[in-house]
Amino acid sequence: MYHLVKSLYLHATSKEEYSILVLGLDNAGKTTLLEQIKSLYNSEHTANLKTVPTVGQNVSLVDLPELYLRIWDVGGQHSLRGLWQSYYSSCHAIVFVVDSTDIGDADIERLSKRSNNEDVDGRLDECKLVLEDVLQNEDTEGVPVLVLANKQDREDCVEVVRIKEGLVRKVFEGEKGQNVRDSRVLPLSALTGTGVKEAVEWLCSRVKWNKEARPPVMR
Ligand SMILES: Nc1nc2c(ncn2[C@@H]2O[C@H](COP(=O)(O)OP(=O)(O)OP(=O)(O)O)[C@@H](O)[C@H]2O)c(=O)[nH]1
Ligand SMILES: [Mg+2]
Repeated sequence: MYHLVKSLYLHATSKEEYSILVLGLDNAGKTTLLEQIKSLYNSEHTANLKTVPTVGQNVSLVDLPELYLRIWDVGGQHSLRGLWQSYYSSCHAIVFVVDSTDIGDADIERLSKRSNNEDVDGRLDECKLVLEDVLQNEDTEGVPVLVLANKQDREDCVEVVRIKEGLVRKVFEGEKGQNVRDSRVLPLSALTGTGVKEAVEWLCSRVKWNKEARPPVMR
C-alpha cells in the first residue's frame, strides 16, 4: 500500500524532462539565447547579455508548466566541436543557431560557382559543413532540428526566407541531410529576445511529438 501511494504521489508530482542541445558556429548567439530563455521563464533571472566565448558548456533547467527543458549550450569554436557528438544520443531536440549577418547571401548553390578569391560569403561554407556533419551523425537520426536565423535585429542580416531556401532546405534535402526529420527555420534576435518564445514553443511541441522514439526522463 505504501508503495502504491508513493508511486501515485511521484506520478502526480513529477514532470517529463527533455534535453535540448544548442549548437552553431562560435559567435552565433547560443549563450545569449540561453540567457534570454532563462530570463523569460524564470522571473528571478536577469539575462546576462555580456557573453564571452563558451569554453565547455552552460546548462540550465527550465521549468515550464507541462515539462522541464534541460538546455545544453556548448562552445562553438572549431576546437570544441569535437565534443558535440557526446551529447547527441541523449538529446531530444537540436537547436542550430545561425548568425544571419555572417553567411553572405545564404545561397549555397552559388558557393561552388564562385572563384577562390571571391570572399563575400562570410562563413556560409563553414556553416553548411557543420550543419551537415550534425545531421549525418547516426546519433542524431530522427531528432527534431530547429534552425534559428539569429541577429535579425541587425540591418545587415539575411532574411529568414533566404536562409531557409538557400541554405537549410538544400542541406536537409541534400545527400548529407540524411533521413526525413522534423525541422523548422525561425527568425530570432537573441539580443532583444524577439522570437525566443516561439522557438521554445516549437521545441516543446516537437519533443512531445517524438517522445516514443526518444522518451523523456521523469523528474
Ligand atoms: N545584434 C545582435 N547581436 C547578437 C545577437 N545574439 C548574439 N549577439 C552577439 O553576438 C556575440 C556572440 O554571442 P554569444 O551568445 O556569446 O555566441 P555563442 O554562440 O555562444 O559563441 P560561442 O560560445 O563562442 O560558441 C555577442 O557579442 C552577442 O552580444 C543578436 O540577436 N543580435
Ligand atoms: Mg557561448
